[in-house]
Amino acid sequence: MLQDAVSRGITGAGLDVVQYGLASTPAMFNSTLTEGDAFFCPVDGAIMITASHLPYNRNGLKFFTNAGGLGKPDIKDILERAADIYKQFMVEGLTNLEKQTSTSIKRVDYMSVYTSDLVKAVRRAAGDIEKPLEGFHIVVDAGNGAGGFFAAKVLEPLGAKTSGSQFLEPDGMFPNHIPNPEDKTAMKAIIQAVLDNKADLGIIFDTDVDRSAAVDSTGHELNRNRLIALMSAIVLEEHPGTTIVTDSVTSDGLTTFIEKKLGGKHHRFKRGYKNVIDEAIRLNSIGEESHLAIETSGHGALKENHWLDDGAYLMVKLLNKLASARAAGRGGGSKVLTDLVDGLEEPGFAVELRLKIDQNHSDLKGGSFRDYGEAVLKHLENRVDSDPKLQKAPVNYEGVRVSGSGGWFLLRLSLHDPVLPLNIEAPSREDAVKLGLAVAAATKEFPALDTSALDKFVQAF
Ligand SMILES: O=P(O)(O)OC[C@H]1O[C@H](O)[C@H](O)[C@@H](O)[C@@H]1O
Repeated sequence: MLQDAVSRGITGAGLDVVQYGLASTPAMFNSTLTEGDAFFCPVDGAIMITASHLPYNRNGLKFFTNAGGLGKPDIKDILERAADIYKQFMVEGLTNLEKQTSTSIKRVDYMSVYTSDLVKAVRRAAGDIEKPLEGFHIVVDAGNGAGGFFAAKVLEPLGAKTSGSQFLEPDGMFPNHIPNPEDKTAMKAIIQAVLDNKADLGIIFDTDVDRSAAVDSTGHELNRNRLIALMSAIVLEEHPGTTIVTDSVTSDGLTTFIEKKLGGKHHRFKRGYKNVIDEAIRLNSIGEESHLAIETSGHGALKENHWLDDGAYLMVKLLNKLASARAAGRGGGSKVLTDLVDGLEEPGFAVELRLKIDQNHSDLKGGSFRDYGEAVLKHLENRVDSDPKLQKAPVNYEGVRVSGSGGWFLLRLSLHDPVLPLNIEAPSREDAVKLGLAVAAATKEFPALDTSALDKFVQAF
């Protein structure tokens, strides 16, 4: 229904529409870059209709041109124009639109074009071997999102066995688990599938395949900081010394790993995949070489892949590693990947608590939740400055990041919601509670902030 409505709107404006049917978000962006008259590429723009990992009633549109995804100012402009059009909308106008629609819509199986490019990339990396993954058993969990294609259209042509792959059929109600590589239930499901099938590797995607994570043959998760460490190791082998841009909630252990073990530079920036990608592009433009922008959420983009935010391409980089190790006679299995993250320090305890701002509370005094959140952060910062046991991070791009008790915390404003997410990592729960208490002391003076999750966390100790 949404696809038809969008198509009707575009053809009504006098433009041609090519419908791809079920597709992934990165494939949509890719179609603005692919060359091929037979499938009308490159297209001038692409629109993905998806709710991502959110419930089906929160569907939205993601817009792409060959310069990447549209940002906030462009989206605002589109919405304002749409509102104006809506004001002047008349039912008679629809009749003309219907006529144009039937003549200017074409259907193309673009996912076959996109997936054959992924297959070619792995073959090339393995030295032009037709089936470089022969003998590997890899299970895919698409969580009933759009990523099911990866088993039959990428892994199988490369020779891998994919039996035991699960939830490949799209179903927007997500009957099995939320397709989200940060979600504990989702990760549990793919770990179980790897162990049950004695597979070499597990791959999990989010709904629209712009995020991903993996699981090694022992059931060890390769997501969040570990996925960043793994991708950094691969990229730094190819580009020694390069800068890795990540989001703000990455661990201190990751910085040590990238800088001391891999010889790269870790640029911890802001949360939000568009923020990290744009920052990497900016660094390159001022002469600081960066080849990877990646978030703990599993969003990742490489310079070699047009800064395209593509979960499937991240997994292709892992497959390249497996295939080339096999071609070089260095055994099979996922050990080659696990070895790459060897030495990454993991925190003994990690937690994320999300503190909600009540937008209707009188303490906001008619102001915005953003202003209120900023006031909480300023107050916390002042308290930290006067506490000798806490040290503010010398370089920090969002919120308040503080070291203490052998760990760290970050309190920041959510990108979209009236929420202050609090991340704490420490050697033990006891140390994490000490950090939590410092935040609790500063936030108790803000009645519009719901600190119950934090109170529960510090009291339960
Ligand atoms: O700021 P938060 O509420 O934690 O949300 C942050 C997240 O928002 C979206 O899901 C973006 O796609 C992610 O790139 C980002 O990390």
